[in-house]
Amino acid sequence: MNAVEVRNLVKKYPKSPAAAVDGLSFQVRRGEVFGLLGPNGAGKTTTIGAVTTRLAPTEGEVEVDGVDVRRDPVAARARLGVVPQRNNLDRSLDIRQNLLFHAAYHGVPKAERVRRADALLERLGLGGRGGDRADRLSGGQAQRVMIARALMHEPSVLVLDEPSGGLDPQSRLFVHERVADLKDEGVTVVVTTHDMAEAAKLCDRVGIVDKGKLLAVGTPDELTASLPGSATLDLTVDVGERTSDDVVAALCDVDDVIRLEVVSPRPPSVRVRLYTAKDAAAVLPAALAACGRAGLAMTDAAVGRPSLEDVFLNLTGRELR
Ligand SMILES: Nc1ncnc2c1ncn2[C@@H]1O[C@H](COP(=O)(O)OP(=O)(O)OP(=O)(O)O)[C@@H](O)[C@H]1O
Repeated sequence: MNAVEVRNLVKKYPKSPAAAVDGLSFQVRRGEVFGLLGPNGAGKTTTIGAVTTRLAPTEGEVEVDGVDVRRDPVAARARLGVVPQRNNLDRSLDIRQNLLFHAAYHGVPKAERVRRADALLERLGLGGRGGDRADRLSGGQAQRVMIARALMHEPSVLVLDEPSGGLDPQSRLFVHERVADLKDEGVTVVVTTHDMAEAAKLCDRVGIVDKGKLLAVGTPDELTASLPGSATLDLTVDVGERTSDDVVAALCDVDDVIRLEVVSPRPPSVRVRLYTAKDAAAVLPAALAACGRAGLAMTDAAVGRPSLEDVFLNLTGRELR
């Protein structure tokens, strides 16, 4: 049995012509970290809302641990820990009370609630902070309290919506490490993100979402391997009064270039990415010569490997950010 099963999910908001989620299906396997990756407005939060019972889908089914979330939302919520995008801690309570109230709601016995709260506060770097008021926390601290709160009833599936949005690098790393720990303990984790580096680092498998549809799903390696070309060469070309079309015309016939994408078309500095069948650095001299023949000045070159960003660009023709 999968940890999460989403089938043909559709969500239409009242007064919105387009569906926010438009026939999405995916499975999250038990014990994996699964990421929904997509730009702002792709439908990730809406999908998470349907999985966590916050939103009623227009069509489709969601199961968590085999429990149909619409038929039995209480049983589904018992299996789910949810860390929302925005701080929804009870600001009239202190940190520890936020944790204890959540556990009481889920029927955790009193002595056990206290034990778990102490352990989780410690684990999330909040030992000794339990008495602090919840309305005086930084974004990173609030995020950690919400993770602790979500774990108080020991859910089998933890759902994090944009877990590191707006966090500084150190807080982000801390969240990533805790997610990795939870996975090691067998907790299934579902995250949404628009950060492809975060998705590649955190997730065993990634579903790429755009305009309410799932475009591709697989491990980060599978997704990048699906692209034609195994290496990339990013070139910045100064085009002056000319356009990106001139750069494309100059470079499209260079030997061993499988594909060419314009990453940034805005003159005077145009950025293009060449996907090459062999060592990308070996293609650089020919690319340099081709630019020279066309009277275009290359100002920067970087060799890389295709990333999830490239997968998104290939699927949608747009950059993720
Ligand atoms: N309550 C609502 N009423 C009407 N439209 C909504 C509502 N919530 C979201 N939408 C719309 O649904 C679409 C999907 O939004 P959603 O928040 O699910 O995307 P997202 O991928 O999570 O983006 P973000 O990363 O910005 O949160 C967007 O076009 C958004 O404007």
